[in-house]
Formats: sequence, structure tokens, C-alpha cells
Amino acid sequence: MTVRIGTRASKLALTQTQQTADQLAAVGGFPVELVHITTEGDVKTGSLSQMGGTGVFVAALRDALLQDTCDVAVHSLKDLPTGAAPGLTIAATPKRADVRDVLCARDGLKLADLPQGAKVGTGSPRRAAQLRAARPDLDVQDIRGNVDTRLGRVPGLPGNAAGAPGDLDAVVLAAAGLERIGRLDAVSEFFETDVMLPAPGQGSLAIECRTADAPRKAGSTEGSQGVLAQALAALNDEDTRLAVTAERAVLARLEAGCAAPVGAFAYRKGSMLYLEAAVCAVDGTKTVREKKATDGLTEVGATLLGIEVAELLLAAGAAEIADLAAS
Ligand SMILES: NCc1[nH]cc(CCC(=O)O)c1CC(=O)O
Repeated sequence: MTVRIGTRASKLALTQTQQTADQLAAVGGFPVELVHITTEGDVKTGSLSQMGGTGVFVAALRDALLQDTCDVAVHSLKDLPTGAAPGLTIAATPKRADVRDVLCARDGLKLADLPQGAKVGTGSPRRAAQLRAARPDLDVQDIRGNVDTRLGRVPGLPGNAAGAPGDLDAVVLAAAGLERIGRLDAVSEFFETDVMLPAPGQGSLAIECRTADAPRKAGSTEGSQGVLAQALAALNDEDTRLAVTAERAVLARLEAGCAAPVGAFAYRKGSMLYLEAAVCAVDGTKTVREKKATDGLTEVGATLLGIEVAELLLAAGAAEIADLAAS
């Protein structure tokens, strides 16, 4: 049996899928092959928000799983909508990479050093809002494209094509993506989470498969105990699963679209799971932020923590300062 692993063709998707494929093959002792799937998000070039958001990257991979064109799909968890996908299961969340957002600025500049009115590119309302909150003078520009394309907009970054012109002073990206494609040398500043709260699930992968092939849970008759299920279970990191479950429960309870300016970050420390989340006005003038912890270190406990923090945000006026439904 060869396990077929679906992937988008972008460098980031290929890299993270190949790494996951290698790990699955090593743990499971079965052969794997990559199957290239083209998604609407790869073909169209308009604004992401006009296309129905990042969910467009996900739908084609999910169709391929349901149609048995592939057996496993590797997603960036932050690109997965929170709604259920009937027939499919997130079988593993491997240990998470760096959750932080980073600034990649010309001449190694930090956020505080950028000149008045500097042009900073991001396609994310969450990043735009937090940039403006920190530096109201910035000219935040809506950009998209793959990671290399975005870095190419900033002149002189390490790793850019020689002499590439570039029209922006900086771009903001996720550390995890840059690390995966080997471009961390373009970073001029790592944002701590008190300056920029990451997207729910940022830095984490979601390995999805048909529910029938997923590791069987205790007391359930669904799922499998076969070699693929066992290998998927071995790749899972439970602390990551708890953290991203809490973060995504915030989004779900807020009924937030994928373009809503919502940040969330959870982590386990000892016997506690901590969660901090924020909703920002896109113009940067207002932010509501809440933090809570639980000792309920289960998926139910993590979900309840996310719901509780979301309700605190709503009580503090989250729905009045931001368009939560933005997609
Ligand atoms: N939306 C695109 C996307 N999806 C996942 C990552 C990076 C890896 C991650 O955050 O897990 C990126 C690029 C970016 O935001 O810089």
C-alpha cells in the first residue's frame, strides 16, 4: 500500500507536505507519494478576501480526500475554516513551530525604526490592525502572493533575486513559513505576542484524512487501527492539539470569518493551558484583549476555555469594534 499525500504546488505547501510525508513513511514503514492538487487560490490572482478567503486553498484538498484521489492532506492549520468537514478528521497536529509573526524590512530595520509613513505590506486584516495600533503613521498595503513573492516586494532582503526592485519598506509574515522554506534570514524583527498576537493555529500543521482511516478513539467504533492510523497518531503532539483547539474555539464562538481581525495564542505550561485572544479594529484605534487559563487539559477543556475567552471578548465589545463576519 502506497499512501498518497495531497499537496498544493506552492513552495511552502510542498516543503511542509514533503517533510510530513517523510515522517509518516519513517514512522509507518510504508511507501508514500505526493499528489499535486491545484486549488482555486493558486489559479486566481485577485484579492484573497474577494475569493472567499483562505478556505479556497483547502476545499480542493478536501475534495481530493473525499474522492479518494489522495489519502492524507497536509494543511497549515490557520488556513482551515473552523466548520466541520463531514467524512474527514484532523488526525494529527504535529509539534508546532514558532508561532510568531515577523517583520522583514529593508536594511534590517525594526518596526520602531521604520520612517514615518513607511509602506508595509500584508494581506491580513489582523496584522494590519496590530501594525496600525503600534504605528498609526504606517501606510499598510494589501498584498498577496506566495511567501517568496511577498519578500520580493522589499528591496535587498537576503535571498531575493539580485537587483529585484521592490516597492515596499517591509512585509509581515509568519516565522513558521519562513523557517520551513529556509528564509528566516530575511527577518529583521520577531514580534512578541504582546505586540502582535498570531492567527489561531499559526505555526501548526493539520494532517487530515478520511475519518475511516483516522486513529480510532477510545470507546469509538469509527476509525482505524491500521498502519496509517498508527503513524498519524505517532505524529500528533497533544500539547499542540490542546493549544490550537482553544484558539480555534475562540474563532468558532465569535463566528469569525477568516478575514476577521482576531488573534489568539494558547500554550500549555505545567498543569495549565493558557489562552490569550484579541479582536482589533482594522484602523488600529481599538483592541479588546482577554486572557484565561484552565486546568482541564482535554479537548473539551480547551474548547470551553476558547468559548469563555470569546464570550469575554464579546462582552468587552468585540462585535462593535470589528466586522467579525469578514471573510
Ligand atoms: N495564509 C498563508 C499562510 N498559511 C500558513 C503560512 C505560514 C505558516 C503558518 O503560519 O503556519 C502562511 C504564510 C504567512 O502567513 O506568512
